[in-house]
Amino acid sequence: MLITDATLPDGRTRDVRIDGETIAEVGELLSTTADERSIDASGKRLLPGMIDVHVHFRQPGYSHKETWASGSKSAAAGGVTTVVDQPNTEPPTTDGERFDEKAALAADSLVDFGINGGVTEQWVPETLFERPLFALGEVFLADSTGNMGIDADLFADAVSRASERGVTVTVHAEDATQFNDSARERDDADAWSAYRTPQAEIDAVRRACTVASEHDARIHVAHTSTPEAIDVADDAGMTCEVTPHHLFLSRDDLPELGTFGRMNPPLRRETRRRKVFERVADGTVDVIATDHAPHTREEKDASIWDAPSGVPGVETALPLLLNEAREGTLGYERVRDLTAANPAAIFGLSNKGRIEEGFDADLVLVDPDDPRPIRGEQTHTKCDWTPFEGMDGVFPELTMVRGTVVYEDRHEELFGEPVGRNVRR
Ligand SMILES: NC(=O)N[C@@H](CC(=O)O)C(=O)O
Ligand SMILES: [Zn+2]
Ligand SMILES: [Zn+2]
Repeated sequence: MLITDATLPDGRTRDVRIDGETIAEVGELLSTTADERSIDASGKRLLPGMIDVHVHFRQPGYSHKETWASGSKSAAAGGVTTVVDQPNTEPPTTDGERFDEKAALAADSLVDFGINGGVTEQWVPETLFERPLFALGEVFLADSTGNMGIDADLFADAVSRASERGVTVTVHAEDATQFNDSARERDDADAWSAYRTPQAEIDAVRRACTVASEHDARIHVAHTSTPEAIDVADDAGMTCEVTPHHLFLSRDDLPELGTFGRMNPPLRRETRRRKVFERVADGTVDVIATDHAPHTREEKDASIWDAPSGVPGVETALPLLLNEAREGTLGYERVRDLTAANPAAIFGLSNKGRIEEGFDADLVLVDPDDPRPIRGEQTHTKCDWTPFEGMDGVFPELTMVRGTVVYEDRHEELFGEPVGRNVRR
């Protein structure tokens, strides 16, 4: 296949030849061979597919919320070509056999995937580390969906074992002893933000970084929601990710979102959100990852104390970021780094994340000047709602995983075969 006249993230206009699963050539005035499909990309942007290092595809155990089939369709339609699944499924992914069970289910995936190993009192590190793990994590320092919170000793033990094997530990950093119990008396949606305080995150990130340094280990801090926590991780030489909801939404949105805006860590004040955005724009934040955490409408439609935590996001992250690029608030190279080049570098995916000869042909083609409003009902996750309803997104026209078109939006939407495979095989 030949994609002609595509504008790359750095602004160059180039032709890109794909041979089998890889990018064979990036050049000028390349000519097609007789039997080769050719796509005219003049006026369009070509980006490396997003590597979303934080999703919850819910299988096994909660396939009414999501499956590998539905989640990966949603990913493909949003320009995500690699996902990393988190361990809070049922059963949780805490030993070798459970890893194998999840890996077998992931054969339904349209996009490439990694599978993280979970840490609980019941985990079996010996068998887990024998498997082709993506990373350890997300390791829960406080309870979230799945109630997998662990204590300080087990965390230190996990960090030390991971360090011995050169495995990164992804951390959900909140300290439950710092939650504000007086918020428990309220029943409005903002009470969740008042309860799980910024300080609970900041302190937990600081402690996790200290433990990592003591063990000469590297942690990656999941879903940082405060500028302070981002700075703590950065100062400690660790990496961190920010979710689209903490980047684009704040407590000001909760009157409208209600319990559909409940997640961990929770939405923060608008002043903090702005400072998070600055750190995303200036490169202090390494990665945008979605923490795609689908729950059904019926489940979310409960009191703020009973509703489950989490929002979907895998389909809308890159479109929202590309809309920022369209408006000039983020550059295309920054978007590429946050969504593809940096996650590839941090997690050692040496053949992904860039449009260069020899790299996997994981590609996304978009018309950069054609935004459309995000509609939950049009997304492909089993969770047919979105916290970003009505916001503009620049959606892919075509998504390719190692040379196979897995999503194409022409006259109608077409999905490809489940070609996804474990990136750590
Ligand atoms: N973020 C959330 O609020 N929920 C996640 C779990 C998690 O990432 O903590 C989920 O799996 O539902
Ligand atoms: Zn989490
Ligand atoms: Zn998560």
